Amino acid sequence: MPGIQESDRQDLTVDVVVIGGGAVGENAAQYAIEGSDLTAVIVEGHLLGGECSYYACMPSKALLRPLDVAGTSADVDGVSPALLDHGGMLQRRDAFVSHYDDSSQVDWAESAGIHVVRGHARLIGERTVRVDDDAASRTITARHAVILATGSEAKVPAEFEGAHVWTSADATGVVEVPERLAIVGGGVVACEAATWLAGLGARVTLLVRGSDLLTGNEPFAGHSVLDGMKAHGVDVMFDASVTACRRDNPEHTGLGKIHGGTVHVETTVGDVDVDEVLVATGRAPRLGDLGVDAVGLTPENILDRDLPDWLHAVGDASGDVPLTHWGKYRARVLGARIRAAALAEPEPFVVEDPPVPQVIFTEPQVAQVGLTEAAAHEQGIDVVTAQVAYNAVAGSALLRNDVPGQAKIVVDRESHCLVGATFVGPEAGEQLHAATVAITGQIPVHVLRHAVPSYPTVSELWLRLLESLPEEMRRPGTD
Ligand SMILES: Cc1cc2nc3c(=O)[nH]c(=O)nc-3n(C[C@H](O)[C@H](O)[C@H](O)COP(=O)(O)OP(=O)(O)OC[C@H]3O[C@@H](n4cnc5c(N)ncnc54)[C@H](O)[C@@H]3O)c2cc1C
Ligand SMILES: NC(=O)c1ccc[n+]([C@@H]2O[C@H](COP(=O)([O-])OP(=O)(O)OC[C@H]3O[C@@H](n4cnc5c(N)ncnc54)[C@H](O)[C@@H]3O)[C@@H](O)[C@H]2O)c1
Repeated sequence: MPGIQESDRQDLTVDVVVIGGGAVGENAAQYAIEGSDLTAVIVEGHLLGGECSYYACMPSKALLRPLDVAGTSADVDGVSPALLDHGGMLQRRDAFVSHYDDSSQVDWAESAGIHVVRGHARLIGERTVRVDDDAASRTITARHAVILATGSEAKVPAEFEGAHVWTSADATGVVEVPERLAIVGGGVVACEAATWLAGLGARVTLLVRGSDLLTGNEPFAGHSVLDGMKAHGVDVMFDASVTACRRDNPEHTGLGKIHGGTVHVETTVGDVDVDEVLVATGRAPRLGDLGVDAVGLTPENILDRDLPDWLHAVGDASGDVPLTHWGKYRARVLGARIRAAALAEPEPFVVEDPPVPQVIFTEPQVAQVGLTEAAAHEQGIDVVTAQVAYNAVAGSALLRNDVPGQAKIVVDRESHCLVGATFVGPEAGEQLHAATVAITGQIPVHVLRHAVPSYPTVSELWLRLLESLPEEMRRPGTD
């Protein structure tokens, strides 16, 4: 590695130390040193690439894509429905997680000039980290910055203690498909996992403590996804808070295997007996056993960004929106800032408050960026909205026989700029970036009317949406 000559176990001094080698830590290290003589170390306790590569985004999307293709083939005239191959789906997943081998990621890091150190890292003093692995300890000192990029972990409510229930890692790493599966939660993990596990043949019951799925999105998103789940035989129980959970012979059988005997789940609206329970009740920043007390801090200081100038947190660990692309964006910005400061260069350009996009890979897909109408109201922004059926244009009608879903834009009445957009429908994820660009670039809707979508593509939904706005929005607004 440029700038570092060492034997494997020596203490080190480098410019930047990143604790946690998920996608976010990798980006932070890369941007902190690129094109310079600065040096960086990533300390990783498990697999370089983190949750996203092995236990979250990649395996889940690898499992979901065959279902999407099969569903489309069954709903387009002129094509015989494709047959799902459950074993092939698991093999596809195994290929996408590189069989839980991170050597290609290590090769990438080394090629980017980042040194990878294996082991568990803890802060032991200002700018100083101790790394312990099975064999030894070493100390790494940072001249400029230490970055905490330790990710997050699944929250498991107390009712499930001792029952060895599944978390999302088991669901993405599924080896034994439970015949009867209960999923607790109505959020993103619950809805995506219900889709692929039902697709793999599990009889899925979703236990949702509220009365909607995917709250926080436009309400039509949850409604469409509920219809999709029902069509795939998923049983959804609303207002179902779990009050107790007992399991016959709980066992640690391994990732993705059934963890013991029958599970008896009691809820406020009835009880269910199942072969496995997946708890999908959110995630929490992984800030334990990180030595933050050694530098006079608490986990709350990290979440409040109340940190000394040499210490930074980014990605899921920081309490920011827990999405890979968002964490990576923040990491690029942070890395570039650290690099500029270390080289005494001007601060890099940043955009104030860019919008957060998210695609939920359910059937149909949910793609949302910026504010929903409700969130805009909560922030006191006066908005007008336009909403059209997803099948309102030739391009979407061509996708499938039956095209569910809606598209909606949320526009600031004063500036005439978009503040949010939601697309729910087949391949909706690919519609989102145009909205992200429009919001980030603050392009007023009267200008957007001159961005011409091609015929016959789903993008023509933009024409219908912009035509549905009030007449006065065809001219410049006030700023
Ligand atoms: C089932 C599921 C599906 C998801 N799908 C998507 C998706 O489609 N799109 C999307 O944008 N987001 C998705 N997410 C969210 C996404 O996985 C996270 O936002 C992302 O992984 C966060 O990246 P990170 O680098 O901050 O943390 P992580 O990926 O968790 O990486 C942190 C790394 O730090 C290491 N580490 C922790 N503590 C230490 C220590 N003390 N010493 C050394 N190493 C340490 C860990 O081993 C880990 O490798 C999904 C999440 C789940 C649960
Ligand atoms: N495609 C994607 O972008 C994608 C996919 C998966 C996960 N993620 C991210 O990972 C994070 C974690 O996902 P998640 O679905 O676990 O969290 P979430 O916050 O999206 O949903 C949690 C769900 O669990 C429910 N819940 C919380 N506590 C509960 C309790 N004690 N009992 C019963 N229900 C309870 C909530 O009401 C909610 O329905 C999310 O922020 C998500 O954005 C993203």
